[in-house]
Amino acid sequence: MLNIKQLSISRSTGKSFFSVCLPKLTVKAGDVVVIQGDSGAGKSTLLEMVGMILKPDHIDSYNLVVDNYDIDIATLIKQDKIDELADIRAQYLGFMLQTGGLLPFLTIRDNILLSLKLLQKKVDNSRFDYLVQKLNIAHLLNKHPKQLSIGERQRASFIRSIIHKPALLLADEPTSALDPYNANLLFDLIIEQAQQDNITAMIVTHDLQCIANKGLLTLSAKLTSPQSSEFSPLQDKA
Ligand SMILES: Nc1ncnc2c1ncn2[C@@H]1O[C@H](COP(=O)(O)OP(=O)(O)OP(=O)(O)O)[C@@H](O)[C@H]1O
Repeated sequence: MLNIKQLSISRSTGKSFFSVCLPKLTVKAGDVVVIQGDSGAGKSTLLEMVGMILKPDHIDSYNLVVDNYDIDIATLIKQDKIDELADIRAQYLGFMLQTGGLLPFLTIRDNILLSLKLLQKKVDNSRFDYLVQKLNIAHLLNKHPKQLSIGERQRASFIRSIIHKPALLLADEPTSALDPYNANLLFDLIIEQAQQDNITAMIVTHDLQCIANKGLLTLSAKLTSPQSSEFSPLQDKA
């Protein structure tokens, strides 16, 4: 379960600035939230703040509840507890960046398994095999990222982001380089894995066709002025 109240930041580039505000968000474990909004409205900024890689200017509360264990992330952010935040990120978060973010010197297999290795957790081989077969990258496991297409890297990057069963998955346009068939497959897998492993997922996407009729929750960024945006309350989707 994810609970956030009054999370905001003002980003500046030279003389201009842009403010992004999330007044309130509650998402249950296992639910998938789709983040939508115009280009530049603050979707990636929100993911970076929730992902604890961008420090907000203001935060009232941010709690992540994992197996009845309530983690008060807002207090850690306010107190600049960098090491504790890094541990929480490594253990409980899965981050799928727009650029893929695979390490060039590791094979695809080692990239996918890196988080488990760092956390000293055992590999669940049947889950690993299931995920790589489902996204059709089994034949690419011994290759390096630069030998793969962008779409293939995107699929590998997704598996890497969920292999350690995070409590919170943050994905920035995970299907941007995929054809409609593979985009649909990936979204269905996100929903399936979220439900199966109680992962709260927040996914930025412009792929409206892909998410139609999947019954996902929507969080929309609305421009409130040329220099600011605010996220509306979470909406149910039929
Ligand atoms: N590193 C940065 N420094 C300063 N301002 C930034 C930075 N990154 C983004 N911004 C500004 O913050 C605002 C929100 O950007 P953000 O990337 O979060 O939007 P977005 O909704 O994800 O856009 P897109 O759909 O185009 O990826 C924009 O006005 C952008 O110019």
